[in-house]
Amino acid sequence: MRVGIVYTSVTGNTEGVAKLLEEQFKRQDCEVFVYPVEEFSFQWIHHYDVFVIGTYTWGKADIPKEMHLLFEWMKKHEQPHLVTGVFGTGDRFFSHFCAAVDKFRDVLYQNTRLAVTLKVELFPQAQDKKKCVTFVEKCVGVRSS
Ligand SMILES: Cc1cc2nc3c(=O)[nH]c(=O)nc-3n(C[C@H](O)[C@H](O)[C@H](O)COP(=O)(O)O)c2cc1C
Repeated sequence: MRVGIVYTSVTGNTEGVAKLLEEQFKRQDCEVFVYPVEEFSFQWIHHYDVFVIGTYTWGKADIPKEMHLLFEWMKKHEQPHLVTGVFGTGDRFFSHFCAAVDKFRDVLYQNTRLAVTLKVELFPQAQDKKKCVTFVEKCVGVRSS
């Protein structure tokens, strides 16, 4: 199974989750390709069996600007057979925790086969590792069903 993970991260929290997910997908014998969003080309999306997006939340519950093009692309293109997942990090200090994850979730739910979402507070801790295991199991399970 080929998995693409595309993420953005300024201070390393979201990247930390991306690395945990990469590790778990590899344990499930998946071939994993991980890209910061700036290094990713949308044409590659159809290369993957599972496509995963990772984002922090910015401003007033916003998607970071470097993710806008990907967001618009996912909004415009219906891919009912593409299994997707979305994860993100945020801070509960803000009124809408991980709002960017919710925004991607709504689009992926509408246009793809959304398998799972995950929200992590700041840098992933031990309990988040377990959630990453579940995230990967759900992606692989939906793709195999
Ligand atoms: C100006 C600013 C606005 C933020 N707004 C939110 C927000 O609305 N909701 C939230 O959950 N986190 C918010 N955060 C917290 C970041 O999303 C959080 O620190 C995240 O883990 C950063 O990810 P990164 O380390 O991958 O860059 C905000 C942080 C800053 C500095």
